[in-house]
Amino acid sequence: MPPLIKICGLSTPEAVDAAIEQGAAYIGLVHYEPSPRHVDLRTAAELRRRAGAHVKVVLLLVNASQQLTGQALAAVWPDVVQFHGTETPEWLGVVKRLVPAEIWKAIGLKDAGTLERIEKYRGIADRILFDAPASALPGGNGARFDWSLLANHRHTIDWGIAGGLTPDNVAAAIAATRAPLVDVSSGVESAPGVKDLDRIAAFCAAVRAAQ
Ligand SMILES: O=C(O)c1ccccc1NCC(=O)[C@H](O)[C@H](O)COP(=O)(O)O
Repeated sequence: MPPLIKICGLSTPEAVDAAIEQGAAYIGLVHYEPSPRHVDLRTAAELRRRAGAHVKVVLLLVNASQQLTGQALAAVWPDVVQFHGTETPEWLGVVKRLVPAEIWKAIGLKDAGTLERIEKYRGIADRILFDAPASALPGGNGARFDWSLLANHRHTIDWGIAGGLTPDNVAAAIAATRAPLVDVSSGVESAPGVKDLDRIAAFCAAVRAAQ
């Protein structure tokens, strides 16, 4: 079975529709003001309504305060909350107990030590999203990590990969990691924050064709 697809950083109804038409399982809405993909809560709620039950909606937060987290969850009612900062397992546990959403934790994968450190999220995070280490932004930088780090790793938590994936390299990333989920943002854009509908289609086709 091909990996599940998450298209992240959507900000328009057209991009939401394209992701659904092309078979994405998840769409990501980034609520983080420094990002070129930031959507305010009103827009996020509108996009969430448009997505309906056709696709699962992932709300991305980065070290958000308790107050902002509450406001964002109440406005968007996401299927998944993706924490993309330095949030602790304890904080994820608090949110998990309060909202009927999956909890994902993004981790910048630097070296084998990172793989040991993520164990603290076991039993709390429903999925670990391995991404390139933070640089200009905590995520969405279009940078890859070393896929070979995952080649022989025995995963104890559901997982997926992100970071610098494109229609041209996603098949190689799947072959190298056997990831059950692939996530893309910059690789399906024509400019930062501007999704390219043809590239969304090409990415999804490449995932479906991957061995
Ligand atoms: O996309 C952003 O702008 C962003 C900003 C801050 C935190 C997370 C962000 N994106 C999270 C994602 O899940 C991206 O899809 C992931 O980092 C991969 O991005 P890319 O390398 O651009 O494909």
